[in-house]
Amino acid sequence: IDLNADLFGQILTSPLLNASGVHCQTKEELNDLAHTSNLGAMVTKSATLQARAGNPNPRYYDLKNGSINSMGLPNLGYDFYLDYVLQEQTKPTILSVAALSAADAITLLKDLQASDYQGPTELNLSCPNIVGEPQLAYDFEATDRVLKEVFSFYTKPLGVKLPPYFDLVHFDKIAAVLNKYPLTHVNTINSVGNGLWVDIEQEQVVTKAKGGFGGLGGTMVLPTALANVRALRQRLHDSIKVLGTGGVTSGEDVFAHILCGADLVSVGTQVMKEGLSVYDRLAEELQAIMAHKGYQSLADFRGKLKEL
Ligand SMILES: CC(C)(C)CCc1c(C(=O)O)[nH]c(=O)[nH]c1=O
Repeated sequence: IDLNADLFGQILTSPLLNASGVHCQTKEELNDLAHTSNLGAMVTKSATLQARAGNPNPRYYDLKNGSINSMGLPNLGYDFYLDYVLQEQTKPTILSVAALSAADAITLLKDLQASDYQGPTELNLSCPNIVGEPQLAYDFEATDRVLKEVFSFYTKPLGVKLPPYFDLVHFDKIAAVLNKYPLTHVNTINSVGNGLWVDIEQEQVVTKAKGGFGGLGGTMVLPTALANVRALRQRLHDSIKVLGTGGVTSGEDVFAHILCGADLVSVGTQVMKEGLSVYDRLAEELQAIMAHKGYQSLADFRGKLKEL
């Protein structure tokens, strides 16, 4: 049995990645990922043009059934991560980039186009749009405009990180936009936006920024993640790979993501709960499931979810 997967031409011995944002901000964290067995590839924390301290603590809170965060895009800045992927990377790495405006995204990607980096990049579309408008990925016309401008000059491998959608027409609309562009992949889902947790004993929220509103992750978002992986796989051109993110805590969850069509699967909240050894456990559990079912490779069952 093999867990081999393909990352844009690079053969990985495991389909598992870290979810951007988790254990991937500092050089130490990135080096930890490089040395983590059964982590097939790694993703950097979304980088912005300038380094950012992010929101005040508490900005991440562990819940029984997942997590809530309002990190505020803390990162060491685009130059640091570009240097890392050019000079330091030892394991296949996806450079994640973000911007607090469409203009900044264009500036950053123009610099990246001019750089020596030829590897995969992922544009985080959960970025805020113009004030008073929904986040970029929830504004289909704005997303189309940004991607049209990006692909007027960007010729290197580029994918996008998407927030979850909750309406079948929204799946149709975002897929119609994405299918117009030569994307390497979509990574779905980002955290479920603007959840809220209440500490009953203290009668207060648990994270500081945004009045306690924050992105949800972990097992509670698994059904939403599976739906988005499945819906986008059904709608996107085969040339666009689907990276499944969201709600993975077990080998069964990895199996479910792949059954829904995921080429690779990322793990975020469960790394925060269990540590990087989670990748060995997930790989072992996935192999056991495949052995029990008689599957030799991920391709034997990828995308083969049956309907009733
Ligand atoms: C939410 C943004 C701050 C606009 C982007 C960074 C980000 C964050 C974050 O840095 O707060 N948290 C997430 O769960 N997903 C994200 O994409």
